[in-house]
Amino acid sequence: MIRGGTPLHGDIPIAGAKNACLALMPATLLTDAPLTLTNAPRLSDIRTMTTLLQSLGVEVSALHRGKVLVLSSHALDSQRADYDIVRKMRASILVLGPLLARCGQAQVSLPGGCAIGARPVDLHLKALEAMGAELDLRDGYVHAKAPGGLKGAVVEFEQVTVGATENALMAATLAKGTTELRNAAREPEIVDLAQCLRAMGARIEGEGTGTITIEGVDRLGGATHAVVPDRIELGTYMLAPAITGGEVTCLGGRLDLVAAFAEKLDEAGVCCEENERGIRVSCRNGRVNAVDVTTAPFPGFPTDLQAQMMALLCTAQGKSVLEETIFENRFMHAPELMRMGARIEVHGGSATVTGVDRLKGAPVMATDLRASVSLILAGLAAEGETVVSRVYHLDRGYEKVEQKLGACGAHIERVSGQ
Ligand SMILES: CC(=O)N[C@H]1[C@@H](OP(=O)(O)OP(=O)(O)OC[C@H]2O[C@@H](n3ccc(=O)[nH]c3=O)[C@H](O)[C@@H]2O)O[C@H](CO)[C@@H](O)[C@@H]1O
Ligand SMILES: C=C(OP(=O)(O)O)C(=O)O
Repeated sequence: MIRGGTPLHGDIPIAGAKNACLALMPATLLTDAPLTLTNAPRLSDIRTMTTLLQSLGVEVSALHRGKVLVLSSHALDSQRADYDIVRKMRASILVLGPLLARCGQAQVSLPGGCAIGARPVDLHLKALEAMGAELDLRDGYVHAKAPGGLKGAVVEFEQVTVGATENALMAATLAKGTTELRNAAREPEIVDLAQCLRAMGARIEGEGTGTITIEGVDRLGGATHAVVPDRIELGTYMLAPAITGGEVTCLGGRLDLVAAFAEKLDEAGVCCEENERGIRVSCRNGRVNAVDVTTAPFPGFPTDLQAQMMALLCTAQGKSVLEETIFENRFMHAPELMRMGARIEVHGGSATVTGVDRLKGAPVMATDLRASVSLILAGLAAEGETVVSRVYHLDRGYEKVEQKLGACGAHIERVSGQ
């Protein structure tokens, strides 16, 4: 429950990236030595990945109240990722490449579609097939085998895909020979994964560019790695003072992680400056300028910040057009924002937002993770009370959201777990 209208002032600490941590954790499957991840975020998705890895025989210890994870795969006793766990979180498919590379076989449930789009995993499978995997889709599972081990290959992705790049990158570290991933994703989470794998002994070059080259090694060892800051949590909290007015420093934030997004904030009239503590965002009271936004793979504007940006643009001066190019159904927050008085028209992958003076609080429903936080941002700006239901979506990707915003003066409280 949020009572809007208060400008925010203060500091918000930015956690480690959910999407980096969800790829780093399965990397434990590649080695029998311990992998220690520091700066891990405390989120329900991380608990789901923990449960999945434990079901395969991985020992997971959470230290420092969950901020440090020590993973050990010395006694893997299963190569089967069950539907019951995989259906809760699509990133579960990231165990496929590492299991196949280390054990020569794996059975992983297909994740199925989700609210924001169909999200097939065909490109994950094609990449592994190019590396010599034999795949069979049966009973809703991918049955994968590589009896003689995986072999290095040239993999050219038809489309930029973060998850398939991660799966192929992990698998290639233990393949025989050299793998070249072309049209690879360049997201900071890929760079973070490559850096961790390199610390484990992998031979990788080119992460952060469109071509990643991996020379397979016989075995990987353990490592300690700090998870990169969460650029999506960062962008979300940068929007909080933009939408309410005020000044907030996002501690640990870096502009290189959110450059395309920060450029749009600048165009809208929001000031973002990096200093030694993080990113300081300030916004005069009054309406921001309308801006047009098109989502794209990194270094473009992230799809995971589109819903939150839309919340800001609902009260901008003028008309903004948002084009969503990554997922086919990622405007479900629009009708909920309209319940709060926003003027939005959606046509396929394009949404036109005509700014209004003020949003009005209303009961609204979260349909997915980023939609949930966009409704919270809208609630902070709105007049009166907003109640966001189905906040379990929020807990997948944001830790202590009430405390972080509350510490800056927001009136927000959790009234039930649902
Ligand atoms: C856990 C995690 O890191 N999730 C992020 C990851 O998701 P995820 O890795 O699932 O997203 P992808 O980059 O793979 O998806 C991009 C596009 O490619 C399509 N596609 C993907 C794989 C495939 O085999 N076939 C196919 O057609 C998808 O449906 C989508 O339209 O990147 C997305 C794009 O930045 C983010 O929104 C998600 O937050
Ligand atoms: C879409 C997201 O996550 P996932 O890929 O796990 O669904 C997200 O983080 O916004």
